[in-house]
Amino acid sequence: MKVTVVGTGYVGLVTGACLSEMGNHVLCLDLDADKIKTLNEGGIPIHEPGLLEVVRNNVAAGRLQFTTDVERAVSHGTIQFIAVGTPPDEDGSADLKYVLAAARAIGRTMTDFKVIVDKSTVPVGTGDKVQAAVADEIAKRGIKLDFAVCSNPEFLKEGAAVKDFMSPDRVVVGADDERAILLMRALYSPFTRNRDRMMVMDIKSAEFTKYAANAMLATRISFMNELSRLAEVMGADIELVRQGIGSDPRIGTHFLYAGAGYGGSCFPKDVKALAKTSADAGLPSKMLEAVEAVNDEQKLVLVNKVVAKYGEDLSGRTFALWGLAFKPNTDDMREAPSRVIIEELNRRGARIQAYDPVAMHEASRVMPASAQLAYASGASAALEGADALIIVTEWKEFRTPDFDGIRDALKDKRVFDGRNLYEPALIRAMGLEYHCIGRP
Ligand SMILES: NC(=O)c1ccc[n+]([C@@H]2O[C@H](COP(=O)([O-])OP(=O)(O)OC[C@H]3O[C@@H](n4cnc5c(N)ncnc54)[C@H](O)[C@@H]3O)[C@@H](O)[C@H]2O)c1
Ligand SMILES: O=c1ccn([C@@H]2O[C@H](COP(=O)(O)OP(=O)(O)O[C@H]3O[C@H](CO)[C@@H](O)[C@H](O)[C@H]3O)[C@@H](O)[C@H]2O)c(=O)[nH]1
Repeated sequence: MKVTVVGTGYVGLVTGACLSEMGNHVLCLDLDADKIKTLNEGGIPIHEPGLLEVVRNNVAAGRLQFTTDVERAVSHGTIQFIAVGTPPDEDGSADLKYVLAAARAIGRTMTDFKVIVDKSTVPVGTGDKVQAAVADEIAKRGIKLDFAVCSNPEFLKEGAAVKDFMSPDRVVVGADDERAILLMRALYSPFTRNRDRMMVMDIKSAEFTKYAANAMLATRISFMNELSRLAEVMGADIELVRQGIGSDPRIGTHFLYAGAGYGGSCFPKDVKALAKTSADAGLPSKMLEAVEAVNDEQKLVLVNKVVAKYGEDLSGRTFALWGLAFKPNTDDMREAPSRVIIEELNRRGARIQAYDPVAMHEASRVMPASAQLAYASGASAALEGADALIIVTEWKEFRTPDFDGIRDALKDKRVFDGRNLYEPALIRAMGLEYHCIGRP
């Protein structure tokens, strides 16, 4: 099939690449000329495991192309995916300006039947707005054209995006147009061949499903983070509690890790947006407000542990910091806990020597190096001359480090671990003082 994807970010590029892998002819459109240039030169603008290979294979096969030319992109695909950003507006609601601009561009340019698929995360009712925006642009041209709008929220996780897209748990499609449903079934059947996992529902329910999923996952994390604080006070071990409750299939083992708070481009903004929708509907959500408040506090838990040891004034102190990205296997720094931690430690006078396996470039773009923030060339280099080590992101290369090297490099032989990477008894036996999350 011929498919157009509007937006070549984390979702758009993965969608385009994976659809072309199944034989579709995909043209990806972005307004960001630099991104398209990188893609046309054989690179990708983000770090996402396995994505470069899929992109290269399909570009070479002639099934995947990139453009900034709106007219060319709109005329290409019968199916037009909208996968542009929906950042939070000042009041927390999702800003739809990119989605509606993309819809208008399609309406202004299309000349034949299109299925317009919203893949961006959008509030309930956006399908109607997209429908109206496209119809308005067609009406302005004084012509009549047939089109269908549907919702197809995306559930991939950064760092595992290609795998998640190629083997989805489910494909949610919100649609009321039979032609759109048939085309979406054809498009997704190769991804769900062993078991049909496509769920067709009305557009509003599909839009709501996406927010409900992220809100539920964020709730689990905040709940565990809150329990971890209580565990610490009571002398219980949150890791054992996690295993104890996760083994109940009604609870399940996933997304129960206490840590330094959730970040990323999705949970923070989607929890906020759903809370705003609830408030606007006259049903303010106490749950979501608590989920967000607990997470804001959790991003400061490591700072509080440092302050408990060193006092409020951290001038003259240097901390090594491992892990900048909001999670491993990505270079995404959006809402990363490391940003809050570095800002708070700097504010108290501390100097940071940070290292991340892939997010250094992006981190130095959003937090330029300064007298108080240096980017180290490696994990060991970050330790040089530091008082203590702070671990924020659980990259694999931090899991089994040279404990002797850490101990010898750190002045205070102290580790603050926001991801519970090490067995407390083991790391203490190696001569390091160890502070982690919710463990004695
Ligand atoms: N990042 C994720 O893991 C993830 C997962 C599921 C859903 N989502 C949702 O998907 C949407 C996209 O997220 P993302 O992380 O891929 O965003 P992103 O910011 O990485 O990419 C968005 C891209 O759209 C482009 N763009 C904006 N307006 C355009 C227009 N009119 N025409 C062409 N290109 C345009 C931008 O230049 C940018 O490259 C959001 O609604 C997000 O909530 C994201
Ligand atoms: O047990 C856990 C699991 C995750 N996290 C944190 O939660 C955040 C989000 O992690 P993850 O969900 O793995 O990454 P995202 O790429 O943000 O993916 C989420 O957001 C996407 C965008 O909407 C959805 O598509 C995905 O289904 C949803 O998992 C990160 O900061 C993690 O460190 C924890 O603290 N504890």
